[in-house]
Amino acid sequence: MEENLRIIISGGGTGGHIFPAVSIANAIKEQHPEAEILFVGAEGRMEMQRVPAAGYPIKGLPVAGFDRKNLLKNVSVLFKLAKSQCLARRIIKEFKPHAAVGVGGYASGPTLKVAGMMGIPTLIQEQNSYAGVTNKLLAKKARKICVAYDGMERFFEKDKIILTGNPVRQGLRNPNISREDAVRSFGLDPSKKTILIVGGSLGARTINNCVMEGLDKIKASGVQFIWQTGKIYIDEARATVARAGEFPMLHVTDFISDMAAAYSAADLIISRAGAGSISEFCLLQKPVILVPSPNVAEDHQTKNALALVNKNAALYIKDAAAKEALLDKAVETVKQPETLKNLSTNIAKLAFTDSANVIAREVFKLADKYRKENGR
Ligand SMILES: CC(=O)N[C@H]1[C@@H](OP(=O)(O)OP(=O)(O)OC[C@H]2O[C@@H](n3ccc(=O)[nH]c3=O)[C@H](O)[C@@H]2O)O[C@H](CO)[C@@H](O)[C@@H]1O
Repeated sequence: MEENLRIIISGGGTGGHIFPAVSIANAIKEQHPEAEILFVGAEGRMEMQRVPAAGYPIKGLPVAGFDRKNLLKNVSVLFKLAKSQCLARRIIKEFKPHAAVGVGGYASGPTLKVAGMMGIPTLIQEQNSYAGVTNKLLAKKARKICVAYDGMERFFEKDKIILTGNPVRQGLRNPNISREDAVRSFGLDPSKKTILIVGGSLGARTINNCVMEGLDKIKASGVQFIWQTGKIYIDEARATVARAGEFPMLHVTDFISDMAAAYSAADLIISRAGAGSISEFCLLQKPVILVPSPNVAEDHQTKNALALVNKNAALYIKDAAAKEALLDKAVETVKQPETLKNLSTNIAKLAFTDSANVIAREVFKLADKYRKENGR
């Protein structure tokens, strides 16, 4: 008798890797309810909470990233990597997956490497317009590489690439909340224009500084704001706002769990240019000002942003110029319905509507072939 489908999904570190992974898992479960899915993440990283919260089991590896500044530290990183590979091998031997999916981030390196060495078919998903180091290394053994941007054959073998877009969480796609209710759920006034400020899953120092230094402007703008600071900046943000007086037009939070409500509430978004966020803006047709992080590998957020800006699908302010320009530009733009409409129309053209399902089908094809070839 054929065994239940078993799939390993590995990766994480930030929401940008975790949420696509969960969407792929959900799509696999929708298509094959009997499937067993096991996540493999990095100990101490965000996935160790977020994945169980999404209803899936996860095992942690002691893996860490290479330190480009302090080379000595990398001795322990290498040790952890070797240990992670041993652990990954044990996990794979016990779970006996029919396929392994890597979404980038620390844990996917050892997990997919070992899976590949053990003959398990692997699929990787690259969210960005510039391939990450881990995915470039894993690409050689991967059978399929799902990407979100054109031109990825400069990193990967053309025959393996499938242009799927980035999976977006199922709940975000069909938000069942009206703009009015959404605005109210943040304690704000539905009759006012609302700007959502997000700094990716971890928050963004530059954007937060713009808000903290621009509190007078915010008060005078006639506009209201939902401001996600990121966990490590929340205390400073709250204290700064408290010192500056009453701010009924500002909702401050470290992390937004209900992004569907935040998107419904927003007339305009200020955001970093993480690939996952961008895919959501496209799908939900949201006008956005992108402020790419300068602190990411190969400046990939600028490349993500320019892919939209070149099609008049988003506005763009460099991190270094944000202090001077960001708040003024946002307040000016949110009061221009024509500009908002054009941005919304243009960004909608870049959306992939069925990404998670397409990827899930590819995973199934690989797993099914393996199952048949190996008689289980
Ligand atoms: C600093 C860093 O390394 N950033 C990378 C990380 O970004 P980061 O983790 O910020 O990821 P993305 O912008 O891709 O996605 C953020 C995700 O978090 C969600 N969200 C965000 C804020 C919040 O309060 N609540 C919430 O649920 C968003 O809806 C989205 O689904 O992975 C991305 C995808 O590989 C990369 O493009 C980014 O460059």
